[in-house]
Amino acid sequence: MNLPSAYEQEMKELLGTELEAYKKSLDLPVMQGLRVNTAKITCEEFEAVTPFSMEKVPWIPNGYFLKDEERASRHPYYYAGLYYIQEPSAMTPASRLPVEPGDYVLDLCAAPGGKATELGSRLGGEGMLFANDISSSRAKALLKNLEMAGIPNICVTSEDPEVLERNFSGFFDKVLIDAPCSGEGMFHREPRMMEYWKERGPEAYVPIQKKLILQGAGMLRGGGMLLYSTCTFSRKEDEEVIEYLLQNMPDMRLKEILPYEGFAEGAGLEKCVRIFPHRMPGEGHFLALLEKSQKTGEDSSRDRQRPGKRKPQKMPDCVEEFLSLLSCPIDRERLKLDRDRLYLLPVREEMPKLRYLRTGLYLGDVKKNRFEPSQALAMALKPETFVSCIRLEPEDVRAVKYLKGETLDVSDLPVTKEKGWQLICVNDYPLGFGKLAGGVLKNKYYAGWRWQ
Ligand SMILES: C[S@@+](CC[C@H](N)C(=O)[O-])C[C@H]1O[C@@H](n2cnc3c(N)ncnc32)[C@H](O)[C@@H]1O
Repeated sequence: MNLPSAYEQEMKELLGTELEAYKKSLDLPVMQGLRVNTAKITCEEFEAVTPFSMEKVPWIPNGYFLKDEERASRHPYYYAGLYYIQEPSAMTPASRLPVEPGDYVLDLCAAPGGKATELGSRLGGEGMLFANDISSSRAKALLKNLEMAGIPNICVTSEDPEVLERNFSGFFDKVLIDAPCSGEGMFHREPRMMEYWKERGPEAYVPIQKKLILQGAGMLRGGGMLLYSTCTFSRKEDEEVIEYLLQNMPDMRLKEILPYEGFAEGAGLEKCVRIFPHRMPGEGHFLALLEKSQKTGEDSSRDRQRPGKRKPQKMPDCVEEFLSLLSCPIDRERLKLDRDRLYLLPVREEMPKLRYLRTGLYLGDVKKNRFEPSQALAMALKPETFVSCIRLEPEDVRAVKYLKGETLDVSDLPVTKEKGWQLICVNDYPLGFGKLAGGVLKNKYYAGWRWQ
């Protein structure tokens, strides 16, 4: 691989005698990966049903090397949100931010959601994942990925972090900043990145990164943790950004990252982690984990601005009727009917006015006194939480036909209710809704997600 000479010089300074090993690693095949969505299936369960050739990624509890990425992205299990296709190194940042159920988590540069989907799964439906990306087109892909993963307690925005900081100072328990960067760690996987690098190298990103890290830290509560990551090697974009934060916010300090034998130390800054492709099987990455100290007397639970409490709304009869088909508990104080769209908000309080793509779980629409459940709701359910399900085997051609939007004859399959709404599943994993009458299933799979 022909590297830009200025870049090669930079790497020589960083790697010294290891430069040749690094250059050789660029000729090796690119690693592909799959990360199991543990909110839907355990790793053991997935290993028992997977039709793909996989091998464990040793530093990621739910990560696997994958031989055939193409096949994995065209399987009903993919549409059921059982996994996310992701390069193994890119799994590392979310795996090293200790998110717990109930946390309020901010992913500041989240699109298309490779890390946000993992952070959201680890919340287990409690707390909130606030996922933002400044690019509205990329934020749309982020929303799709979060909804496909079945994560209910989300807010998705496309905002300048400056606006978020004004609204959420000291608010979040955990913050991830997977910063835009010059992408040097991606040259192996995407050699065209080298052309962009020649036009916009590390210097172009440093001011953005420095701004983002201060903004992210500003939105962290005392005692909260922030993880900063890039997919680049430049010290300017990595350790120097962390040093800048430490100089400007003395209440932030570096924390040890859960180790792995292949990780390299930060360049001249302890506790940071670098991933080099000649040291372990993954593309280049940088990670730093930081904690904000708690002021004396500060409430350890949360130093949050609490937006005003909402009044519970009365729901139309068609909504009540549909909700009676669900056997999972629904916090009625979090239900919000916004004109004809029904949401289950992640919190009871009113959220500040922002450019949202989503506030909470979009449950469905009230249309002419009828309720039409959404695709997002189907993805967030489990078969046992809905009144009637149709289970298809992954090999049943009807699974793909359903995903293509076709009407299906399902008269041979057992159902609890012969008529009305059905949750269509591949094995035990929901794909979407359908409406049954006389053994024929009217397809309600969301047209925008159809199998092409
Ligand atoms: C490295 S990518 C994020 C990848 C993502 N975390 C994932 O795992 O799928 C960086 C993202 O930052 C976004 N971005 C760039 N400048 C930003 C800013 N000032 N505020 C928020 N997001 C920004 C870009 O649109 C891009 O989607």
